[in-house]
Amino acid sequence: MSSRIPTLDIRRFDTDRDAFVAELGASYREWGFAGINGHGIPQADIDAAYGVFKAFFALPEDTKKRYHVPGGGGARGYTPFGVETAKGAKHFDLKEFWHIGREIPDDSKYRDVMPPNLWPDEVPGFREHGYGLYRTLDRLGSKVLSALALHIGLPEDWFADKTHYGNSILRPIHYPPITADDIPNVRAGAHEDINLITLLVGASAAGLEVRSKQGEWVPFTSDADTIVVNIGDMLQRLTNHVYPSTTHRVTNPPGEQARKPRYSVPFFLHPNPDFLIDVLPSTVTPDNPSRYPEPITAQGYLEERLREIKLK
Ligand SMILES: O=C(O)CCC(=O)C(=O)O
Ligand SMILES: [Fe+2]
Repeated sequence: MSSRIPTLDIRRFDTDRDAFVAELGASYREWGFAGINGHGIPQADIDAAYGVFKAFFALPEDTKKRYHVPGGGGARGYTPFGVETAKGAKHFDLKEFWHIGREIPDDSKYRDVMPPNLWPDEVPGFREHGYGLYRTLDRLGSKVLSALALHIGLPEDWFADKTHYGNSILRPIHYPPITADDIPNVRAGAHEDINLITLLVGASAAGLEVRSKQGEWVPFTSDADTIVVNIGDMLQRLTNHVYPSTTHRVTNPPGEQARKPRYSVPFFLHPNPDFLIDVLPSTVTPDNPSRYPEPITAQGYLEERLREIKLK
């Protein structure tokens, strides 16, 4: 496999399915990452969402902090600079972010673990554009999951009823300009994502690096029309590591470049909170015996992991 992470046109899922599924599957087995283009999301929609996110982060710190929910694990609203710390890292990440969750009815059985969204009054259009992007990426993610299911011998719609109330999160991130020299912190320390898959809008701004199987850091700066989609720990566990959740980080740019902010918007696609993550029998072989004899619910797994990254 070359040292370049593949980018594939998702329209081929409809026109050239077998080859597309094979190529996408190969990219994930090797990298845990792929670029997806041909997704049909209008650039104007992405720009509009970025516009409201940037407007929010530009507000005074005191105003932003009104949307921080103490003890809420960062699940909704604003998480200030200096809180999230990659698992096992000494220094906090250089970022602030906002979390948008799924809109569900108050009488839903998931309400206790999927609280209502907060919306900033100061930014007109935040809800419309923010939740619009949430829904768009949820749909695109379902398509990627269909291809991933087919590649390991599951029906195309296997994930549908396991993710239709998924506790998924859209996370607009602001990495402010770095003004101090010689700081030990990085924009985002080396980590793996917790969820099933992540769809990342904005990896066209340099900084994202992916650790190859050989242990090298490979920059993945995508084209503007490309959404980076990677495997998270829940899918790695479900598939007994057939789909690896690959370590990645966001580095501090060199020299003057560090004085520029960076924005990105990952969508963390989660299963329904009560989905039981139990290793798929088709992914267990003599060479790859089950690594997780005990199943765990998605919610149980999430809570364990949030404590590790200091959000809980
Ligand atoms: O900002 C990026 O490009 C990546 C962010 C990321 O990996 C994360 O928030 O999990
Ligand atoms: Fe990540």
